[in-house]
Amino acid sequence: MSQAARPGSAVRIGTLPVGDGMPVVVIGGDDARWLSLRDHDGRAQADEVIGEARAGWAGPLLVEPFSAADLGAVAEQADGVVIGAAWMQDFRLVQAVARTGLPVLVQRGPSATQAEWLAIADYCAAEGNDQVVLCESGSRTHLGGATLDLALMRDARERSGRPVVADLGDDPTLAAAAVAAGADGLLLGPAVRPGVAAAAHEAATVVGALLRSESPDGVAAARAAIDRVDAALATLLERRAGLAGTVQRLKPVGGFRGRDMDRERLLVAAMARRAPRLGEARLGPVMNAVIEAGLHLAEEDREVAPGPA
Ligand SMILES: C=C(O[C@@H]1C=C(C(=O)O)C=C[C@H]1O)C(=O)O
Repeated sequence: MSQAARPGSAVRIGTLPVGDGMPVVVIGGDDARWLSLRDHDGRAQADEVIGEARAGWAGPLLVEPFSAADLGAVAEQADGVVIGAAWMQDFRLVQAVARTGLPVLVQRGPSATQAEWLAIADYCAAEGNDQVVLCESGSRTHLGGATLDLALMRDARERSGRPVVADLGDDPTLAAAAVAAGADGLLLGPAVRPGVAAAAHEAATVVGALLRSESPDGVAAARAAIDRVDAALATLLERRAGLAGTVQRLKPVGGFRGRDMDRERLLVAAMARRAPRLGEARLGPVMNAVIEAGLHLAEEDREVAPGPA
């Protein structure tokens, strides 16, 4: 039986809340960093490697140990532990990790079932550590590499009540899909190019703003949520202006001279059905400004590059 985490509780990795409707986090990007001691084949001194990472990053830091021997250094300097896909079935290590009391991120092994994956989380809970984040890391398939299973991730989130993150590795292509499927966070490789982290962050911001309603609990959090909505709005406004410009070029009479007030009233009415609290009376002036900005831009573009008369 899967023991659900207390509903309404986010897991805190250092200062970073994950889950429970909090903003989507990017681990391996701006929000948190992680490193794997497995990359050193057990030859590196855990305290030195973690210390080096700490020297360059004061924010939330997760570490994947090479063995239980590393956990002292991890507990001293890190904010969370990664149980890597390859370690999932090492129950002694899982037990020792849980006993550090640090939040644990459990990657799903490439052939592990959902039940096996959730059992690791319950195993941690049985050791008194309920701070577990589930990480979907993909299955081995005919494609060779690991293929993310976003349906499995979504289902695991629902069944367990625990936060889930999608492991994108070095490829941000599925970031938007993962956020749309309900991911509370995205995990990137420990040392991705800045462009990868930026793309994941962008998807988390824009798709998150479109699909997730937030309930911030203070001015700073509410302003951060507004900033995300504005990022999505700006993206859409820029796209809208481009489309409106296309119509100006295609209509027999474009620009301000060809303005169609009936069409404008209809689109405001349609928007008011999606935004009933704002309603037509408040949306009207907003959309008038948006439409006029688009028409000004189209006229400016025409002056720069006049089309056929
Ligand atoms: C884009 C058009 O041209 C103008 C701009 C509009 C807009 O930005 O939505 C709507 C009606 C027109 O006044 C159009 O006719 O559809």
